Amino acid sequence: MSFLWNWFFKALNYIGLANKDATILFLGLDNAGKTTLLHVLRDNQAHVSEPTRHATSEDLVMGSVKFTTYDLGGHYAARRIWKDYCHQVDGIVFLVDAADSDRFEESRKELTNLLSSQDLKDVPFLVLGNKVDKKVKFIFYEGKSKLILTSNCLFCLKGAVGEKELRSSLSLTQTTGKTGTPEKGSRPVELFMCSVIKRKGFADGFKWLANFIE
Ligand SMILES: Nc1nc2c(ncn2[C@@H]2O[C@H](COP(=O)(O)OP(=O)(O)OP(=O)(O)O)[C@@H](O)[C@H]2O)c(=O)[nH]1
Ligand SMILES: [Mg+2]
Repeated sequence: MSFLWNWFFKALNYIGLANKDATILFLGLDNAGKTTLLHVLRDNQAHVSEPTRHATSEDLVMGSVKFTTYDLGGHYAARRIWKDYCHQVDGIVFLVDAADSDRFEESRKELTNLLSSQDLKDVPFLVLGNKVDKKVKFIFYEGKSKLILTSNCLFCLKGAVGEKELRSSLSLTQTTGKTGTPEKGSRPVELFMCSVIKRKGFADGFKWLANFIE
């Protein structure tokens, strides 16, 4: 147990949230990687987990550190309760599966709704374009049982899009900037690309978010 606390404390320091008292919501469509991210932050393990059916809260306190997270399911029915959790939160982490372009429009709509919510009008939004480790894969077939790489593409497994494309698909063209401070009166919003499974990219996002949490 103490190992977990130590790891978590180090992780909090690393992501810049140590000595802060923060309530953070993890939102995004189903399959975006919210629960995986929480597990990686909590115990550095990317457990395989079932889709989240009920809201789960991890309330972790150590010394002066209080870090409360709510992992809300992302499937369609679960999204209806997101608004019940939007009072008095300090930050939103909104995950998007950057390799699932068929669902960018659905993500954009949900994100736009949240950004226009009155309860969240001053709340910073960290948008994470997750799964950048997924590369485009072409699978080809020749003969009866041979799968080879030729120019006759049979399947094309989609890979993650780049930051520019994701920004435009999510209508996130006017954001705060990764180092800058937001203009007075405007709420901080920024997109960071990451791979939760490969532990890449999200720490920079959390450090950015921590700048806007008292
Ligand atoms: N390739 C890749 N897969 C990932 C990554 N992060 C999460 N996944 C996978 O994405 C799938 C969904 O992850 P979850 O964390 O359960 O997604 P969720 O957002 O909690 O989904 P709901 O609970 O249904 O809302 C799992 O199979 C994860 O292993 C990543 O960085 N790269
Ligand atoms: Mg989940």
